[in-house]
Amino acid sequence: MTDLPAAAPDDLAPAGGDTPLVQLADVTKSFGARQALAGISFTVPAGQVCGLLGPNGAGKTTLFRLLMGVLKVTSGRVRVAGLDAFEDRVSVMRQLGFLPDEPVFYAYLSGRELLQLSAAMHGLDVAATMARLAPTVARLRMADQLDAYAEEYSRGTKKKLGLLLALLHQPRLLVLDEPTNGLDVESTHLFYALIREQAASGTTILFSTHLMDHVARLCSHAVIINEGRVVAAGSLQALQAGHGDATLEDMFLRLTQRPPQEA
Ligand SMILES: Nc1ncnc2c1ncn2[C@@H]1O[C@H](COP(=O)(O)OP(=O)(O)OP(=O)(O)O)[C@@H](O)[C@H]1O
Repeated sequence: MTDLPAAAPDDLAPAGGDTPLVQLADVTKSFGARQALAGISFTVPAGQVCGLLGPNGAGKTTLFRLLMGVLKVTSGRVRVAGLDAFEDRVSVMRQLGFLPDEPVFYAYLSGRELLQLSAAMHGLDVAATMARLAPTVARLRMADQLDAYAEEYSRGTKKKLGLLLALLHQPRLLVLDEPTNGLDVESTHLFYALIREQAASGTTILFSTHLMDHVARLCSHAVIINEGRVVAAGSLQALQAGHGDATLEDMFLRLTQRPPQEA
């Protein structure tokens, strides 16, 4: 690694036991003339539950798509477990489980068939994987829906199947885009219980949400982005102590406020 940005020399440590699972160093991403990310640097060390917060259009989904290797950076570096998120995306996928905001599935496959297909694609024993997932399927109240076409599921049930697909290969890193968007209250609690259990078993979690109270309940750390830039990052305790706002929500609103738009 010879082309480290001077501003973030420690952000891309060499791969090894202490390598942060997520490393972004001076990342920019443009779509034509539109710059979605304007020099993002932060890391997520192993074991963290990190909330990625930002107003609409801040760049959260773009950042997740870079982590998934779906997009390539315009400049800078994105690494997952020490691997280049774009160049090494096949290896990255083995270590990362992703729940998109709006999961989309192959038409004419049932939830069960999608789980079996995904298990096979990960090179797992399909029957053993389905048996391992069965208690989670039951907790999510999906046992009686597993043989219906996934495309016909309700939005919340699609999200549950998306979570099962993200967890299926027991990844070291879970990336969740608005995980509880569209879920009812009971399912939201269940999702958070599952996320906490994953974190307790050592899985690193990076998730986006617009719900500040959920961040306070679930996260150890947070990164706030606005207009493609990091405006605050750190442990929740340090963020609140350092910025002097009464609540995380107050801090978020202050750091991301925009001038009123003319009518
Ligand atoms: N494929 C694309 N082509 C052009 N512009 C894009 C593309 N994807 C994202 N953008 C732009 O990049 C910016 C960041 O979008 P992004 O979807 O990453 O924001 P977000 O933080 O996920 O927003 P939200 O909270 O509304 O989901 C926006 O201005 C968006 O219009």
